[in-house]
Amino acid sequence: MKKEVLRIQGIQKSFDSQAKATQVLKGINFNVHEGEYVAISGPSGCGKSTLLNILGLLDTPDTGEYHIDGSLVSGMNGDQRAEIRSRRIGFVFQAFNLLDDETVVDNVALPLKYRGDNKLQRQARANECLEMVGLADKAGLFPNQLSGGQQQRVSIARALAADSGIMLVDEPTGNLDSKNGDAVMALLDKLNKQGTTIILVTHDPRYAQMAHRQIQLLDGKVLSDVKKGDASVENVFKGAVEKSEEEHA
Ligand SMILES: Nc1ncnc2c1ncn2[C@@H]1O[C@H](COP(=O)(O)OP(=O)(O)OP(=O)(O)O)[C@@H](O)[C@H]1O
Repeated sequence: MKKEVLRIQGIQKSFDSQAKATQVLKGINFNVHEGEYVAISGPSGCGKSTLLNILGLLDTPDTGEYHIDGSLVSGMNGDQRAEIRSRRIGFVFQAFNLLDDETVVDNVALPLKYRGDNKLQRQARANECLEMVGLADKAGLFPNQLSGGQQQRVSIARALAADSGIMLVDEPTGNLDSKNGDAVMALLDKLNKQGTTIILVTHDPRYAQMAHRQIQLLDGKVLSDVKKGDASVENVFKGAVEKSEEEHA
């Protein structure tokens, strides 16, 4: 059995809006092992990005425990969380989040600044990552000189740079046409086969099915958590999703 990299237990999160607290996550539990490829899906507003932000230590839960590599991170202060985030987690966002006035190679090298690597080491590693995503020849260009699909591949190279092993990916194809979307998903698949643990938030059922495990959220809870090939369980959950959709119609 591969080692457990993430574990969340009883995660709850509320936001205040218009003087009223809305509970977005209502007690989420699951764990993820090294090398897994997990897709999180569910209707708009069900809390997918909120959950991903908590998993990526960009946000904190109100209650519940979160362990990374067996260490309880939910009780850590901001500096400790930032240290673990920079060492252990790479992010890919729908809107790429590249710096327009930095070259492609400098964008990819950015996460390495926080590790204390010197400039030469940073550039060498960034070029290596650009090679991995098939964009070695674009290193000296600026992001706005690339297509959307290429920009997303640069952001994947950036997420690979620190060799953190865990990649959190939030709607990576949302701003792309289907051809570029497919290319980005093929790249994620390849990286997972090479050992990267991936947690992907997606609306697209076709892309969710590329993962080996699908977690469905509904109303701030895990509705189903199904591994590929587990047909009997899939059918049970398919029934539950349909029933729940009928109830919400
Ligand atoms: N910082 C915030 N302050 C107030 N409310 C927030 C905040 N972040 C998220 N929310 C609310 O929490 C709910 C869940 O948002 P979240 O972005 O996690 O959903 P989602 O499932 O990712 O949605 P989508 O699929 O549309 O991206 C929404 O109702 C949203 O308005």
